[in-house]
Amino acid sequence: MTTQKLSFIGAGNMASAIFGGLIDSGYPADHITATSPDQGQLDALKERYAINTTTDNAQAVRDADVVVLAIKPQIMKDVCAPLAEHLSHKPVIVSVAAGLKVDTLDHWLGGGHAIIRCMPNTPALVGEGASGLYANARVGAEQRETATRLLEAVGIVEWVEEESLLDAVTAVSGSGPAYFFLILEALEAAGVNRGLPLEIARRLAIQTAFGAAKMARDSDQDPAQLKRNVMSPKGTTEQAVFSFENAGIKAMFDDATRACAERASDMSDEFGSL
Ligand SMILES: NC(=O)C1=CN([C@@H]2O[C@H](COP(=O)(O)OP(=O)(O)OC[C@H]3O[C@@H](n4cnc5c(N)ncnc54)[C@H](OP(=O)(O)O)[C@@H]3O)[C@@H](O)[C@H]2O)C=CC1
Ligand SMILES: O=C(O)[C@@H]1CCC=N1
Repeated sequence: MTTQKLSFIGAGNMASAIFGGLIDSGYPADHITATSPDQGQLDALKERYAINTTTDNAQAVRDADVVVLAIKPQIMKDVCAPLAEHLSHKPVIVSVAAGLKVDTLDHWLGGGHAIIRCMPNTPALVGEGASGLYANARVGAEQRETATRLLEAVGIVEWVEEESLLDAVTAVSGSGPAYFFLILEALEAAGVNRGLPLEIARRLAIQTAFGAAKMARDSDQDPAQLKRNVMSPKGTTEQAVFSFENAGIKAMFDDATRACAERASDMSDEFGSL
């Protein structure tokens, strides 16, 4: 495992999911720095993870090997511009921001940087993340390997060779945890409507999702076949599955992921002006 110095600019949901997962996987906390304007938030993170913290972004990047930009896309430009003069040692830049393109980030940071765009997801916090990565031409094989190893410490990594595909990654896995939480929310409510106490419905729904995901990940059979294996002819499951299919569930996922990917692309225009 690499022990490079990592600095996270922004210490919110996504940053803490990644550094929390890294620390759980054995990464030395004293090699991790996180920044935020909120001293109270930093104190809590220092207490919980024993990482280095500062409200000074410039200080955090000055001797970092890898700088992870984990702030909202709408403030990225304002946060990047003052960092440019502190990046002459050319750390690898990893941006987790939805929508913002590598060329835009490079321009804001003064130019000439090795930049990796990463679309992670919050299950990184429990070591079960899924990240899509794209690198600009300045990123060398060793730097790719570093990014792969860092993100593999908190889940799976898939590289894409076209930047536009990161919008599709966002639509499937970046935003994806919210779809599955929505399904859990709906299934537990349906369980309550069928007469189960909430806590029992919740535990059954969560364990069923977990078991199904584990089966799908570990099985040689594709999800369609695993679904058919549960659907006994003239049994109970087909009633539910036919009901979902008649309601257009596949078209709903198609529409939802299109809207999500389009929003990622629009964000590049909305927040990515040079
Ligand atoms: N949440 C998710 O599931 C995913 C998010 N992402 C991307 O991750 C990025 C961060 O999102 P998320 O973690 O959800 O957002 P959060 O709001 O949770 O985190 C952003 C953090 O940045 C801090 N911040 C604000 N201004 C500055 C500054 N000038 N310097 C340093 N830190 C600052 C915020 O502090 P304060 O709250 O005090 O303003 C906040 O803690 C976004 O670009 C998003 O697109 C990518 C994949 C998944
Ligand atoms: O909703 C968002 O914009 C971010 C990016 C992917 C997940 N959360």
